[in-house]
Amino acid sequence: MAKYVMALDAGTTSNRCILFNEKGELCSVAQREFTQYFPKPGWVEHDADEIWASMLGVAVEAMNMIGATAEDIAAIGITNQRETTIVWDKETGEPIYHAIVWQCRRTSEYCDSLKEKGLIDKFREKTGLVIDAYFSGTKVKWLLDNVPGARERAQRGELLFGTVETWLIWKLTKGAVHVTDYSNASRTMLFNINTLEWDEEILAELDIPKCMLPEPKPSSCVYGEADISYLGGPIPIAGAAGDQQAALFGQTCFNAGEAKNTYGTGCFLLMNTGEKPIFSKNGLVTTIAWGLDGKVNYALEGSIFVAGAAIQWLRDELRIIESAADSEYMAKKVKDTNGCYVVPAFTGLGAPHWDQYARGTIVGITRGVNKYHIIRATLESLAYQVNDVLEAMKADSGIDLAALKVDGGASANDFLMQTQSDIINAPVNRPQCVETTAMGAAYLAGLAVGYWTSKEDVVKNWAIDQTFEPQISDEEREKRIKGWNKAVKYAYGWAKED
Ligand SMILES: Nc1ncnc2c1ncn2[C@@H]1O[C@H](COP(=O)(O)OP(=O)(O)O)[C@@H](O)[C@H]1O
Ligand SMILES: O=P(O)(O)OC[C@H](O)CO
Repeated sequence: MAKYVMALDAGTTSNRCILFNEKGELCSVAQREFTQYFPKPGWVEHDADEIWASMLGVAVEAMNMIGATAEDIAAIGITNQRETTIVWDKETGEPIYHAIVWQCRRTSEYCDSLKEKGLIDKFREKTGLVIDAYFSGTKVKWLLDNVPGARERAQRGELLFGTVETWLIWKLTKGAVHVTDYSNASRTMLFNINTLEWDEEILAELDIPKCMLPEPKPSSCVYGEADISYLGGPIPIAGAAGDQQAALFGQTCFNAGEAKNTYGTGCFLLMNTGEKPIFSKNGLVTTIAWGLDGKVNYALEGSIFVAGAAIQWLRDELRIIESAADSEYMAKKVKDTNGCYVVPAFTGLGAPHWDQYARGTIVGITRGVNKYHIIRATLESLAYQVNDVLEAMKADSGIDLAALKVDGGASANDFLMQTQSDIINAPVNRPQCVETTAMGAAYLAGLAVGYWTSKEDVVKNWAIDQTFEPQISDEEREKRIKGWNKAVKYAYGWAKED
């Protein structure tokens, strides 16, 4: 029997390959960061060829690290930064432009025009989403409108669109398979989450030819095989899911009412709502969690655009920390933020505010505020943003979470986890394996090929590392949240033309 399942985790800032064994243990990990392009304020791009090359590189590296061969690998599961949009030539495989990243704001004004046409409710009912530059649909339109000749080529059937999992599957199969999974399709703003089909009316509104779209499929099924020239054998590609949905699966939130929060580049709180979509009245989006065993599970999601990225900003732009992990002991050098709040709305504000024109701001600066206060306030901003989303989730679902399951790179930060528990006034549970995104992708792939036999088979692999309990008074919590609410207002609308 094969020893491992391979998870390919295509994140916003790095690609990772992890080989998991049957117990859900990490047997090999390889990771590479890739280039971030910021061609204009608010614009973010990646090089799709670099994403592919670095992913193939980490896959080979992870296998070599433990001497694994293709025969040792039962299946490949792919999970990815969602919404990021790639359009390429069907014959040559050449991308026609850089990948437009989920964080990119270039289509904000076009989104405004859709809202002004009175289409907000229509988009919500069909796609579960709010109209925002975050999602892929308007990015595809931008490419067709702005790359010379692109629309004509797309209409002639010469171009293909995909989010990152689609691109990687297409590359791995040498152009034989052009598919997406329901969870990723539900982030495009082109997919009808009720009928599980591309929505003709929306495609007509955005003037996007259907022939360039991938075939939507369940999240756990064999899509094709990796070409033998890449990993030495025809390994089945058997699972795919957006990274946040994969993390929900990896955290074994299989039942309605179960939720997790992932602290990566952004922060994403998802609650499984079962087999029926719940449409939000409080600024959350409705999304497909996964398609599995002939059924579809839905989730409510609060998407926060900047979380760990704010820590990277402290490191790379302000240069007041040397590594992300340093933020923890530096924040603890001071007892509070000295009245200072950082609102990291660098690419607008997502849930529950949805302000495309908000921008980052620091308020409450006095003569005594030093870099430690700024670092602390930046870490605390992650906890406040999550609290905003959790409040909306409570209002929409009527469920007050008994505890919050967490994961993602920044969940390693104990100061942040303690602050999170203090601010939401509930326990925060961190699992032993915080690579739940990759784990979810591995489970989805492993279930499709019988490496694991059922969801119950994997639940026993989940174990707690640490629980953080609230430690502040109600009075202090209320005072701090009040200050945050005031600070957020200053970030609103900043980039809007006067
Ligand atoms: N100890 C830490 N404290 C705070 N932030 C951290 C820590 N370790 C990593 N991060 C942040 O977490 C992010 C990386 O997490 P990861 O889950 O790998 O993200 P992604 O999948 O979005 O690339 C980075 O933005 C980094 O700044
Ligand atoms: O790269 P991550 O892990 O921050 O995830 C990005 C999200 O998928 C964007 O929707």
